[in-house]
Amino acid sequence: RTHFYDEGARVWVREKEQLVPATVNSCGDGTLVVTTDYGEVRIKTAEVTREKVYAMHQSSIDGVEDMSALAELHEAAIMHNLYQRYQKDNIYTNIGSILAAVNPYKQISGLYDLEKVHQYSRHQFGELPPHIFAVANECYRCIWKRHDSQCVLISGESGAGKTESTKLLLQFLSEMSQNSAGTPASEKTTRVEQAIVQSSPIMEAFGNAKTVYNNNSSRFGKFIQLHFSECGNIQGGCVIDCILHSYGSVTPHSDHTRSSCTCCVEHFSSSYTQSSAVMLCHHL
Ligand SMILES: Nc1ncnc2c1ncn2[C@@H]1O[C@H](COP(=O)(O)OP(=O)(O)OP(=O)(O)O)[C@@H](O)[C@H]1O
Repeated sequence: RTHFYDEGARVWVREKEQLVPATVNSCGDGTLVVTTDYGEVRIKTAEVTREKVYAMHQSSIDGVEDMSALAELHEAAIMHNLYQRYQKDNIYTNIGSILAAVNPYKQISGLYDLEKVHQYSRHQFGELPPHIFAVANECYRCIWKRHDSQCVLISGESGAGKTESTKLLLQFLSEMSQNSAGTPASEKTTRVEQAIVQSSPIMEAFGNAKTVYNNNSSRFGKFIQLHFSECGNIQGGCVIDCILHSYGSVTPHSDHTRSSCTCCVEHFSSSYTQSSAVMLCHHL
């Protein structure tokens, strides 16, 4: 059966078993011409079946903050939504209560400043655009809402931004702790919070290495446990590293040593170290 589309309509085109987002250039005279987001293809009208070309749903055209609201749930729609948002510097997208983050590999102005911390601390999850601070805030509030410890699991491939996300979580929690009712005015910046936030570069100095994927790649997974008092301030914590690799020394002058070592580490680390967890423990 033949389908007709208006000029400018957004459609999905199936190419080699993959769906590709495209825009209709013209439709008529026996030919449908579409420009895919990656180039141009021509399709004869006779071949235009629902299998090969179909209209894009409005939710995919506009993009959505929460992917559970996408009407089209296939891999191409998910990737397209993430990509559209990423192009507008919206690197965070919700999938229900899960947060997907796309590494921007650049500083996005104002995204993590103190004002943002305060803004997200005053709103419930879902009220503001998706953000790592929204997850951190929900987690912090849930210690008391659910009367139980909370855990954030951060997972992704090498260079995805797990370490940076962990540091942002700690930054938010540290700020919340300092502003909690339980912190005396004389101790607004306690040594516990400082120690936790500042421990990251020290850990990285010992445990990180340059790899093909990431100039500052963690060679171990981290389990960070934070203990909160009833009043909401951090009273202590610990960082447990898992699977620290040691494959001999790497010298900056030996390219061969570096690449073989990197290969070896990547091979062994891929299945073990690609996650970190932050656990927020309900009072001591
Ligand atoms: N939210 C962000 N904003 C800006 N840059 C970021 C962000 N997240 C990550 N990056 C950049 O990407 C680099 C890699 O991120 P990160 O070290 O967190 O990855 P990773 O997932 O921990 O990788 P690995 O598993 O190899 O340790 C960082 O050094 C930083 O330059």
